[in-house]
Amino acid sequence: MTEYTAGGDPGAAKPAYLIRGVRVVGAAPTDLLLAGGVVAEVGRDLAARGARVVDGDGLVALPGLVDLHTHLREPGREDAETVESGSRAAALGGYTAVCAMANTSPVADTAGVVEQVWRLGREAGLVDVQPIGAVTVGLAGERLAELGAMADSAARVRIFSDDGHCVADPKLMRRALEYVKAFDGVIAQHAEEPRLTEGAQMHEGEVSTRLGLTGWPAVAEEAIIARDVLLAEHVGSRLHVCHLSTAGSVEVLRHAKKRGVRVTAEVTPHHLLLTDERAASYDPVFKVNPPLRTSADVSALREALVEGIIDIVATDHAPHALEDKECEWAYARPGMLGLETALSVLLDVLGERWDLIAERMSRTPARIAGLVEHGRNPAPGVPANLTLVDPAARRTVDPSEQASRSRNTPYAGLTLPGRIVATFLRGEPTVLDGKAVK
Ligand SMILES: NC(=O)N[C@@H](CC(=O)O)C(=O)O
Ligand SMILES: [Zn+2]
Ligand SMILES: [Zn+2]
Repeated sequence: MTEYTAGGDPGAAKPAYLIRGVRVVGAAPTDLLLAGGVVAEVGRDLAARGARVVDGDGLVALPGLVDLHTHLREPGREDAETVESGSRAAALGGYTAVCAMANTSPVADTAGVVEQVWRLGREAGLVDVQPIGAVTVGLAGERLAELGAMADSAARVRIFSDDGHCVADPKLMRRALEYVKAFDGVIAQHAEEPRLTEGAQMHEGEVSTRLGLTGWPAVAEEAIIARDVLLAEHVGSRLHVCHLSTAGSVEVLRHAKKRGVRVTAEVTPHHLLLTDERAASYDPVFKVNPPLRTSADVSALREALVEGIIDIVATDHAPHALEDKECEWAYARPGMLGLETALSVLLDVLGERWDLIAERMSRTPARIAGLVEHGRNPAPGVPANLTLVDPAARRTVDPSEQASRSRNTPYAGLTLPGRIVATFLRGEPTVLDGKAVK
């Protein structure tokens, strides 16, 4: 029997955790011993004196989820979310790493700001916070930001995005793609041709006509994706498409992948579940960018996710303060919460296809972001970043119970499958018994 003790002096060995009888994706129930930050042992009937025991009966162990698209709002809008509150929401949602978008105030367009966000993430210690850097100064779309300085900073930025805005100028987009090649970086594009979405309030289609709201046509997204995959092919760089939302975008992507373009794409949980019919309530909680689309788009997105044309699920967790959301539709900010409900929505959409879920929500996003400690199935020596899910549990979403500082979840009152029971970051629990540890 191996002995794992908590150790006498403070700062000495952290307690080990023995997870008993848990289902690891693709395998029979087993025990997992987490010690020294890694999965120390995997096997039946492990005995470890001194370890704290977690009952894994009926639970599934997934590699800790990785979100490539999170808005944490710090610095600047700490009333809507902070790095700490967003990290807690992430841990409760089963995440062990999130990539923080650059549309903060000030914008994360310098080494100083990305290092600040990175440091705040370390201090919170609930998930690994990997800052994303802005592509252009102030997200203004005019001059390239200091991409190299952000890459060389302590935050080691590899993903750059003007998310919230599209890098609409094709020459700037080309230069950004060329620039990040030197350090295998990737440009994550918010695909929205701004001239085609002026004044847009929701998806352009039957429902927008009926409601009399200005439409955001699918082609505004598809045209930018088509342009960008051609640019990425031309310069041989990596492109990532944020929150892909239309059936036509799937077809553009399919074509690009067939040609061998280095492109990856994400879809959000809300675009996999909700449609533009929700706008008929005029409840701004359903206002989001890109907008909720038709049921035909939803079906195409689901199929593309299963097939692998869409590589990953990313939340686009976009917390907004009450005054920015509880107002008239036209004045409300676009965006919805996602971190605490993503896995449940995916279980609802895909069923218990655990290997697919692990691939789309952990392994592939970790690979795209270059987060080598994440997205790995529990095996001896692997960093112990994992989450335990109870697939039999069902829960009704209550906005007031979200750990996020904001309340703008589009799933209020909806009963969804699955519950995150525990999350471990480098062998230490951030969530136990469904509750945040700190
Ligand atoms: N998705 C949204 O509707 N809003 C995002 C920006 C973005 O992702 O484009 C936000 O920052 O609020
Ligand atoms: Zn966006
Ligand atoms: Zn976003």
